[in-house]
Formats: sequence, C-alpha cells, structure tokens
Amino acid sequence: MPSTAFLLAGLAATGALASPLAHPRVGTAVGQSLSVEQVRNAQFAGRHGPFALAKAYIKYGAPVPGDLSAAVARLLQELGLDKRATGSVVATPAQYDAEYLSPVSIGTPAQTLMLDFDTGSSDLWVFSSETPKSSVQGQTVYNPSKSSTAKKLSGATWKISYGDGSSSSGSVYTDKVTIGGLSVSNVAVESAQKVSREFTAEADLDGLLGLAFSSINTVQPTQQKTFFDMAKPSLDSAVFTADLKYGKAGKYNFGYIDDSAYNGSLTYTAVDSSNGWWMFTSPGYAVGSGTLDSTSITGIADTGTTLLLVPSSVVTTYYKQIRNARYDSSQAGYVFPCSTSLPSFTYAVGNSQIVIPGKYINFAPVDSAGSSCFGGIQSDEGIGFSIFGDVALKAAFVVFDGSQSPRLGFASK
Ligand SMILES: O=C(c1ccc(-c2ccco2)nc1O)N(Cc1ccccn1)C1CC1
Repeated sequence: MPSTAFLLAGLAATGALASPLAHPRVGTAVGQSLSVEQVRNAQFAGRHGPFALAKAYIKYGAPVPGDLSAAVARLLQELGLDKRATGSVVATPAQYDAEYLSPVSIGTPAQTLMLDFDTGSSDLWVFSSETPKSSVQGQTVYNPSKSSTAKKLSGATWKISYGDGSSSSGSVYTDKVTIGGLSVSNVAVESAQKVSREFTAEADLDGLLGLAFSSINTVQPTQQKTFFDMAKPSLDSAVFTADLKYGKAGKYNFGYIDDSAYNGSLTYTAVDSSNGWWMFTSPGYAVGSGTLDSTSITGIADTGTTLLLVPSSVVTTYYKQIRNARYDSSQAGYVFPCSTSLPSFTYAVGNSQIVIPGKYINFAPVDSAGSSCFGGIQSDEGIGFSIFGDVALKAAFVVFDGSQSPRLGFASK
C-alpha cells in the first residue's frame, strides 16, 4: 500500500492538488499592463481542504502532521485515488520448458497473442500482418489496421539478433497492451517484417516481450521503452516477479510481490544494469550435497534463455560427478544417459542459496531414440558472462525490482 506522502506527491505531480485555477495562461501584454486569463483546472481533485492544506506543507517541505495525513489518506480512499495498478498472468511452458508463453492483449478490440517474456531483451515484437506469409506457420498475428488505438510510429524500425543466432526486424506501432488486467497505452509494438527460420519453426510463439532495461531497446531513430517501464508510473510498486515452474505453468506478476508464492524470505542482491541486463554476481556454487565452492559467477537473470550457462570450470566440476556424462561435440554440449539420476546444483545469492533439483538439469533427449539426454547446465564460453536461464530461475521465486536502484530478489519455493 503506497504511503500517503507517495500518493500525495503523485497527485501533486499530476496537478490534481494544484489550485482550482490552473497556471494562468499568459495573456496579451498591453502597454505596461499584462492581462492574464485564469482557467479552471479540471484535474483539481475537488474542493478538499485537507489536500489544499497538505499541499502547503509539501510545498514548503514541512512534515505533514499525523491527523492531516490521516484525513488525506481517507480522502484519497473515498476518491479512489489510492488505487494503483497490478497485473498477473500465467506462463505456460512449451517444448520441455524450452520457453514459457503468456497471453498478451494488444489493440482495440483486443488481439491476444502468446508472447515469450524475455528478461534478456527489451523489444516487444510480434508476428504481424506485415510478416511474409511464407514465414508465418501457425503463429497468431497482430494486425494494426484492425486496431482503432494503433498508431504507426512513422520512420521507426527495429532489428534484433539473439544469442542462439535467431533474429527479426521490422516497423513500429504504438498501441494499448494489456497483461493480466494491467493495461498500458501507447506501448511500442514492433511489427515483424522479417523473422529468422528459428521463429517460423516455433508455431506456438507469436513474439517476444522484452523485460530487460530500455537502454538496449533496438528501435531507431528513437529508442522505445519496455512495457514494464511504460507501466511503472501506474504500478503499486515498481517490480515484476517471475515464478516459473518445472513442467507446468508458472506466473509473472506486475506491481506486487505475492508473499504466499515462496518459502522463507527473499534475499536481494545488487544489479549492474550498465549493459541493459539484470546482471548480478552469485558468490558461489555447490554440486549435489557438496560444500559451497566460493567461485563467484557473474551473469544475467534471463527468462528468455532456456539453460543455465556457466563458466567451463563449473560445468566440468558438475558433470565430473556423473558417470557416463560426456561432452558430445556433435551436440556441442554435455550429454548423459537419460536414465541417469542427476545431482542438484546450488547457486548462492547473497548469504542464501537456491537449489536446482537434479531432475531440472535433464533438459531433453538429443534424439528420438531417447537414450542420450542433453544437460541443462552448459558452458557460457564466448558470451562474456554467465546466463541464469530458466533451468536456474524456475528453482526460485524471482523479484525484478525496477526502482531507482534496481536489484534482484530470490527466494526458494
Ligand atoms: O539471446 C540473448 C540476447 C538477447 C537480447 C539481445 C539483444 C541485442 C540487442 C538488444 O538485445 N542479444 C542477445 O544475445 N541472450 C542470451 C544468450 C544466449 C546464448 C548466447 C548468447 N546470449 C543475451 C541475454 C544475453
């Protein structure tokens, strides 16, 4: 529940607490005199003494006395001005938890697409009526010409390439985007005019919704904000949470933390957002019931990457514990017999630890015979940092705190 001061400041910012007579429009200067026209401020939250009085205290930086603060809080409630938005949406796993898809409604009337929420990128792009028909194989497309609230962002283009070699590009519209009851207007919706074959092959995926920092949004010439950044001003709290699950639907919430969704307490850790990602440093790891190795792992929390990609030294240490695990160059990764019972992998977050159960690390069979299975932990060789993808994140309840100094919160569940 936002504090009264927070709400007051917000109201003051919107001018709702401004005097009933808005800033006078400068009139015509006649000779030495200046006539100004006063207009009513339609936004003024009515004739409410406590607001006017509180505004005076805020204006002069004086603390608002308790009873006045209570009076204002009551008024805010009566006027329904204390309501802030939140949203919640299920995240359904596809293809061995390779990705998680969530329904997103775009435009008026609503066109609902299944998007992959990706904390590793910052573009909201969709298959659309502009995507070549040969590149659309089963996807649901967004048609801006059928939305009364769509506006073409004239001259704007976007182009993105992902770590797995996939890519897409196109034009840009702004439109209303609704996720789990949370509606945001004028969000940049990037329409795909080209998609690589990896995207065409994924019939269930209608696009991506980027939740990394807006500093790596690829729209040119004017970079656009992410859905989360556009939603922030109306959110109860500037956070979203990812609660992904093993082999079943998880959930993304916006604007609040559901304390019933995790065990124990959240441990927060610092984020370096200078590269546009949710980057943090885990101070150590353990394999199975072993002791914690204080080798730190610096990487990003990336819901858009399936696996846990860590330094080769850590990968070797993990698979050394598994008889018949081997590096299969034809698969470019570690594989093991599908019947193997795998040790867990623990990563530290601050003074706490997240344990990834062994079964989460059996990603998928490498062939139809199903004898050999691909590991959920692989090397981050060549990337420059580690990636805590779904294999790591689905063992935790994760808070992406987008406040003034961004941070990540982790809890077991
Ligand atoms: O796929 C990406 C990825 C996401 C967004 C962007 C991007 C470019 C421009 C804006 O965003 N570039 C990426 O590469 N991974 C994960 C990954 C997986 C495997 C290898 C390399 N990386 C980024 C988050 C690290």
